[in-house]
Amino acid sequence: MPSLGSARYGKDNVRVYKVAKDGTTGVQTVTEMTVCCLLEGAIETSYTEADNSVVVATDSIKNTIYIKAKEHPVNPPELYASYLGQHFIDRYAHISAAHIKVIVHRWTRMTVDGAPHPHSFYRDGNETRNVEATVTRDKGIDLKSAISGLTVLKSTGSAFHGFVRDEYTTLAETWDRILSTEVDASWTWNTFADPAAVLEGVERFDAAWDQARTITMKTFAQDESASVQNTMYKMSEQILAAAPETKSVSYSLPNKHYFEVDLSWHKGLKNTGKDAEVYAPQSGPNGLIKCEVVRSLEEKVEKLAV
Ligand SMILES: O=c1[nH]c(=O)c2[nH]c(=O)[nH]c2[nH]1
Repeated sequence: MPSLGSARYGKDNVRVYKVAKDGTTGVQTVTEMTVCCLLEGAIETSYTEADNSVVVATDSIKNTIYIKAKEHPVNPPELYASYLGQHFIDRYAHISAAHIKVIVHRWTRMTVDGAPHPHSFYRDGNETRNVEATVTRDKGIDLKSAISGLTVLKSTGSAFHGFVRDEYTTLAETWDRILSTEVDASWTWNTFADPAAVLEGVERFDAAWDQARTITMKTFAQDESASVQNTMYKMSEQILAAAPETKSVSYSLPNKHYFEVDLSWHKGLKNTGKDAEVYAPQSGPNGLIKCEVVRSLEEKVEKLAV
């Protein structure tokens, strides 16, 4: 006999914009986010018996996303996500967990005539700052913070050799290649008891995001990369050291390949090896390299047990 294995529901793709206006200086600051909020709890009968009495309508969830954005700061997103998730646990006795995802889109202040403009912004890239909060009645607040969609490229300073060579291998070893990826980096925090614990020392979240971004770019630029695997491990180690309240750091990096183009058929043009200048960027297939680096052996054991 079938039974409901798991269930969650809510509203996704709720787009929210909030402006902060400084009445004395006239400077305005804007935040734009896309929010997803899914609820879990004693909602089984809504699926199995058409019992809507346990359903907080997804339309009400959408309304709540706006109301909590009005009532609370939306920065940092970790704090807003915590307040939003905690609301559903506090307000509805039958809801046991709220899963919040906040994607923050970039609006960077314009510089006009050499000065920061008080109310004009531009989108400087598709990179987003993401937060996932799982707010649970018994366990508190688990937060994961992330950088997503940060596209980077280095034109040298990357090698890849010594890999398995067998009857399936065609790739040549290289000591100098282009390395490009779209960074997806995330870090998980030690569990917080409640939103008050998230609020206490709230600077930790912006600081960690800043450090993770700086470490990612500095290491990408400066590392004489032996492989994507090794470079991402070096990044992860440094983020764990810089943000002591984090438990683990993960990277997911597509290897965006740039292929040499042999042009020797045209008047003997030299465009390979040390003479390579014109390349063909590939849209796919691409390598995809992932890792999670944990702070302690205990955590690794816990993960293996799950
Ligand atoms: O950094 C790399 N790691 C790999 O695992 C791999 N595989 C491959 O074909 N190219 C690369 N590059």
